[in-house]
Amino acid sequence: MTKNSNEVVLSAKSITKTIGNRNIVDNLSFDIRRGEVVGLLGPNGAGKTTTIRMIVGLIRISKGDVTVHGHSIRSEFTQAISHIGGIIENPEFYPYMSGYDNLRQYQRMSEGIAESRLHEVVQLVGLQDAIHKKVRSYSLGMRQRLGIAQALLHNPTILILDEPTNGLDPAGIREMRDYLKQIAKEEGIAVLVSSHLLSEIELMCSRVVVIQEGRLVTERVMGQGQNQEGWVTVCIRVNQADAALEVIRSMQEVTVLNQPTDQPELILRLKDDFIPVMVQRLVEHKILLYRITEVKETLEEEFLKWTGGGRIA
Ligand SMILES: Nc1ncnc2c1ncn2[C@@H]1O[C@H](COP(=O)(O)OP(=O)(O)OP(=O)(O)O)[C@@H](O)[C@H]1O
Repeated sequence: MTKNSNEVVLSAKSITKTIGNRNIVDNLSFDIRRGEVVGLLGPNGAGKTTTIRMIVGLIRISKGDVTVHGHSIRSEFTQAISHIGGIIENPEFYPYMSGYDNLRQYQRMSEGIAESRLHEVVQLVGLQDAIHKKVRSYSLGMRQRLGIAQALLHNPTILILDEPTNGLDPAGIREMRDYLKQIAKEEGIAVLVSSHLLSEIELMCSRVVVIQEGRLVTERVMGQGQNQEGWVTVCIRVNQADAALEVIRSMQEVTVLNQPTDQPELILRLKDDFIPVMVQRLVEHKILLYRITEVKETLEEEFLKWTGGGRIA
């Protein structure tokens, strides 16, 4: 298993959370691959925290499943969770102890973490200059880094952070963006970050999964990939959206950007020279392709549309 392979490490498969008679998260599916920073974006109350709490097993999934390296969070919890490092609520630290002693304390209470790993995680989050100072002197950004260092101690392949930019100033957000990208690239870790502000995470993430009212509204590849020459976003209309989705999800060259609802249309991101191959595979699976059109909207425009012309936040 190489650190930079395109391997899917976490897969949310049609997850639903029902409370009372309301689906707070509704049939939500997405994958996370090694080395990518994925944003889970949606307005307040969209269901981001509920989704993350289901992924890490803090609340029960009503329907569907989450697999982590192929292990079900529902039926193989211990194996699945061993690959995840998460900060869901603010981590608590002993303020009168140094950052290092806090990590050491955590390491001693956990099984199987070598002391050398402490130095590695401190480097990874860039906290080496302050690690021997007392935590009570830390800024919010530094505490956040220490929390991430702690979450990385057991060598997870997936890091999950719920609204990590909350309360950080622009410089703090920039710093976080830099070290999360570095962790993803150098360690091959997959990172999932939730936020209600596109502006705070658009430069941090290679892909953004947008939810509203618990449902997936779009999935977007961000940054350079978005405007790169030879890449296109297309909308295809087919006779059976579910069957087409299954065929397309098996092709690593294509990213599905939406979840079809009543319209059998899929929005896809791929290299234009891969279009004939994709069409061929759909035909082989007896899926009829009625129309293929290029989509030129920006993510911002799409958000405005999805949020009814209002702001996402
Ligand atoms: N235990 C619960 N009982 C009833 N309703 C709940 C419960 N937990 C969450 N909700 C509701 O589900 C919806 C989604 O909540 P959630 O906290 O997941 O959203 P969010 O996208 O994380 O929002 P925010 O950005 O405000 O944190 C909200 O309307 C919330 O009020």
